[in-house]
Amino acid sequence: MTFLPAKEAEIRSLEARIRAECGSRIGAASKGKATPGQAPPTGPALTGRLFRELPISERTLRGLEASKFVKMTEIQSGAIPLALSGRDILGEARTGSGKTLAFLVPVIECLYRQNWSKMDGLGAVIVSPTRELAYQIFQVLTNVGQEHEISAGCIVGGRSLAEEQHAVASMSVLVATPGRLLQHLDESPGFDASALLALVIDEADRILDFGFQETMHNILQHMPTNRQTLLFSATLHSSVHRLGRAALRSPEVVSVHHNAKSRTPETLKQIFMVVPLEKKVDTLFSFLRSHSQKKTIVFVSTCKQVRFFYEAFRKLKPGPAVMELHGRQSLTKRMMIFQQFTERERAVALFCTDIAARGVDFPAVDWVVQADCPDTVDSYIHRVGRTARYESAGKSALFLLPSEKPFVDKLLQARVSVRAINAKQSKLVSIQQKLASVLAESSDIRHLAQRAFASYIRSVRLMKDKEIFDVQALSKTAFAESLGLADMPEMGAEWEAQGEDTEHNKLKKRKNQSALQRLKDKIREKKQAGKPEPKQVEEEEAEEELELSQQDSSKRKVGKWERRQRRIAAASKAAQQPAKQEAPAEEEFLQLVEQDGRDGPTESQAEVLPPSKKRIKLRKDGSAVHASGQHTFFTGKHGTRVSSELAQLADELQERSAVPDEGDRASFLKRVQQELATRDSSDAALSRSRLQKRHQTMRRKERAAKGAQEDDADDAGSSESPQRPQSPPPSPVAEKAETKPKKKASLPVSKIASLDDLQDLEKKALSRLGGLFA
Ligand SMILES: Nc1ncnc2c1ncn2[C@@H]1O[C@H](COP(=O)(O)OP(=O)(O)OP(=O)(O)O)[C@@H](O)[C@H]1O
Repeated sequence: MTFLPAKEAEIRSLEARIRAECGSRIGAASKGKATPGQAPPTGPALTGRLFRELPISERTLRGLEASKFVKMTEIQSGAIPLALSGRDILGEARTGSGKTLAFLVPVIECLYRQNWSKMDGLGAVIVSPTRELAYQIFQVLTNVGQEHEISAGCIVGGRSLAEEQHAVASMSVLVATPGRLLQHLDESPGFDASALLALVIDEADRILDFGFQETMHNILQHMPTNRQTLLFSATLHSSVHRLGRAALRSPEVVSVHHNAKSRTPETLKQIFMVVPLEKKVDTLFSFLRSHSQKKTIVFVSTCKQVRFFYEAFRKLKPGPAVMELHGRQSLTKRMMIFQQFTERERAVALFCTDIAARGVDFPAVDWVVQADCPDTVDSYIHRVGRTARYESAGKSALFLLPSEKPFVDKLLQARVSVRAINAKQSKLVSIQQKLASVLAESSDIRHLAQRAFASYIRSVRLMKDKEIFDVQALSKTAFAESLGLADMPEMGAEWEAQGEDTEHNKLKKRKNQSALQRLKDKIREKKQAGKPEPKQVEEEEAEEELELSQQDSSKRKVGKWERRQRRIAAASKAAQQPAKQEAPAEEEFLQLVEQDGRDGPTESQAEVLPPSKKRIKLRKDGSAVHASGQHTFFTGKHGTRVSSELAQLADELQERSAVPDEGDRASFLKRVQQELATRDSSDAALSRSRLQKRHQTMRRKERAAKGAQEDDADDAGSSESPQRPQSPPPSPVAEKAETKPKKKASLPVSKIASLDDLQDLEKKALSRLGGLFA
């Protein structure tokens, strides 16, 4: 009798269980096209509710338990057993329902059962629409897979391609954004996906919304056709189905909330307020002040609005603690804010664009406020999905302009129920005068206000749904004043679109365009030497630089406008604003409108705000919002809450830059070096790629042989003889050679020779924040 090492024995027993409990493998079982609601095959693993009941390895179980994942959510218990058996999955479930584990567990298990090592090349790819989400998936992967010997990395745009190129060649699992992944597939020597076992497309609807359709189709061209593909989405609209048709083979459709009464979680309380544009800033500030102890996310339409609200609100005292997150920030900054907001338990408002709308898992968010109407119902659903995640409660507030009220009908038609609420007039704080004085004192913030104004108007003009978004209905002058501006800013492009272009505007536009072009060229030069960046990133960076350079130059100008603003500021101070008022309590701010959601308050109601006797008890409606113990993100191995590695590094980097001490810096960088241990010398990469090729050829042969064997077995319909070793699991790939030695990653730590080395190292460490940890 042959002695099987424990791992081999475990793998064989898992394979047997999968075969017996989860149905047969892809191709043999579901030849017909799966349809929503189709009953999946039954078996013990398919009916269990606990992770422990699944045919998965002890290592994965320990990783799950260390992260406090014991009971499966619906999408997990629906999708994991089918995915374990090698089937393609088209998964649809509400936001916050646990889709991440629904694909990570099968991916980890698939690699484990194949005894995959970095010598086998790229085994699995997870595509995510945004950097934040990619980073977060990577974090969950490293937590749940902590006991496995899998090398995993996270590649997203905005970092040096060359540095990533060394590392990606040795990764077994990559979490990536679509553009960056394709760039590597096209340009990185030694990086190919020809041996890939599994492809995951997460947040497919968002990937398509971002215009990555073409990119995804190109990515698919690089992948072998016999891979397993898992596609997950919160909504399965027609373009997701189209992508599904291109990417999936006879998929099982797992749609757990397809027939649910509501498309949003039952634990989410949703309200809307009709707020005229000129009252929006006041209402938002009053709302945040009265909810200052809550953890809130505020969505607005554009980066420039985020910048303005963040800079202006943090000057207004007493006001809420604020943070900002938008696409114009550098990757490192975005990651840091992402971490900091995640770690804050309460009393903070994060202003952001839709960058944070999908997939991102911030723990214990109390309120999601949509200060600007989202472009579609799907966007609305994704935004509110940042609260009430998993089993926790949450609340959301949507501000609608009177002209945007038809959006409520669209929500109701899409099975999203919202209730009309008014802000209590007496609790509304007017901050217009205070803003005017802030703007008078800071030309930077004044410029931000002007840009926020222009970008908002532009965003409304660009919205597709003209039934909801009507740029002509916007009271522009009053809106400008509400931002603290004395005059309505000039808007070359906007007036041009409306036939109101002036010579002056045209000149200014040409000047700005050439400045933008100059900056783009400058950035392009900086990034030469074989480090092409996606065009979009270049342009964003150029625009950001332009914005900053314009802010700088604005500091020098103190003209008529500014003098006028200062006069207004002086007057406003004299007028004794209610700056020292106590913040009203949360429940005192909101009033239920005594109509059903469909009617909502009229414009005049919203402005006059009639006293309503029935005060909504929002505070009592929701149960505890703090989802303590439910988030893997900051849970240490023994269940203690710890700061993430990234956050610690980022904090230290910040501290170091504030107090530059070379000694400290050296030891810090050395530690970073050890923690992020690099193993990407070019010699090693070369030999690795040679080895990989050899492994891949071997695997191809084995796969062909195994396919023939399995087909024979299937044809004969025979069960395995108990004496013989059991045949490999139903899987799209072949079993590894039994004698294959286990390879461990070695982590050479090179010496730090000089300060130059340190700086180089620091650069590397920064570039690796958010990924590439082996
Ligand atoms: N089985 C589980 N037990 C406990 N908590 C879980 C479980 N599965 C997921 N969670 C938690 O639920 C939250 C939401 O999970 P996840 O981010 O995977 O949802 P999602 O469906 O991908 O959401 P979105 O569509 O917004 O991306 C996370 O905080 C996660 O840690």
